[in-house]
Amino acid sequence: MQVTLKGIQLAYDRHNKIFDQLSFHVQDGELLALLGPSGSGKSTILNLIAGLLTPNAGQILFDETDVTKLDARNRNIGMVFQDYALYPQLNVMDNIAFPLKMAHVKKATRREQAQKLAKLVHIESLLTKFPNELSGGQQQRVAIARALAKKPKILLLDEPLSNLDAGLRVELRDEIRHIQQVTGVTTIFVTHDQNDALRIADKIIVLANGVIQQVSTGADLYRHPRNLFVAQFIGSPKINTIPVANLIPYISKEIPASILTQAVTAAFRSESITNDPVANALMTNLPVTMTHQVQIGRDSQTQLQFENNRLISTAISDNYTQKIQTINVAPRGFFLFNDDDVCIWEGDAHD
Ligand SMILES: Nc1ncnc2c1ncn2[C@@H]1O[C@H](COP(=O)(O)OP(=O)(O)OP(=O)(O)O)[C@@H](O)[C@H]1O
Repeated sequence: MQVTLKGIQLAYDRHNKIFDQLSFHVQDGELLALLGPSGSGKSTILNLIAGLLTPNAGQILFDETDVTKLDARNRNIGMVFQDYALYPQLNVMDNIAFPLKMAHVKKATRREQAQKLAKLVHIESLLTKFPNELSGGQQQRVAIARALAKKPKILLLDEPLSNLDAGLRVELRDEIRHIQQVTGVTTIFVTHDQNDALRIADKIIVLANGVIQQVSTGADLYRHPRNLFVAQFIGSPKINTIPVANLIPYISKEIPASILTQAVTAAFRSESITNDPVANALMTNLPVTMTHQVQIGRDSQTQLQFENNRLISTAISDNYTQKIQTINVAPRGFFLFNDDDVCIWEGDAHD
């Protein structure tokens, strides 16, 4: 099922407008990630789609049907929250089958359905256990199976991995993608963690202060951020930023004067900084001092000081013994932003 939000306005009270003209579209069978910092409005969007909140203006459509005023119970949506919210007095089988019981489905059919779903989320051996006998990851699998029990047309996941440790998080994240592909259910996944979004989403909406910053694939957000917020929010380590004025003497590539006069902030990815010669370099011989180098798994991160700015490079070899004195910057992964923080030039196009 397709989901469309058109010109949504929402204020919790007169002084607290959360959205003004929020619009986006989710395709049938798509996994969309809503990615943004705390307070950006992600959960509020899920509540609007679920029918737990009604917008002050605008429309919500499921396919072509306007559901803006439709009761939450009639929207056929499955929801999974961060805190699992399982019924403690019911075992796994009964937790999964609960929505079917509420819908007066016969016991034998409920059990059969619950078993199928338990198998899908790999908890078929736990059907007689109670929630307090399960790990966090297992509880979240039960919650996902329960959300799928009524064959929802839309699945809403609100930070479903937040309470899990790193290993379980990765495992369940991939599992969610697998389940979503097997069932084909249109899914909206709320997260503040870019790794979750980049790893499993077909499309990502980056949100800040109730405003959509950019909608695209993870790769496109990384390579072509529309503004400084997206450039800084996507990518790890965080992109390096420096006032353009500090860099002007070192720019060796032709950037039109009309761009340079508007450019306020330069940003460049850690992998575009190296002490090796760079063919077609954007900047050469920036004087730096190397302050620190750490090995993080396969990668080494080198911290450099350029004037008053700290830079991180991941393209300097880890067995570097001498002090690095100058660095070069490749055009790929280099961006210029104007005083509205809009990207006005990117090195990729001039690589
Ligand atoms: N019931 C409410 N009454 C008033 N303001 C609210 C209410 N719920 C949320 N807000 C405000 O709406 C904004 C968006 O909140 P929301 O919970 O949607 O953000 P979020 O991106 O999901 O954040 P988090 O990741 O912390 O859950 C915040 O400024 C928040 O303070």
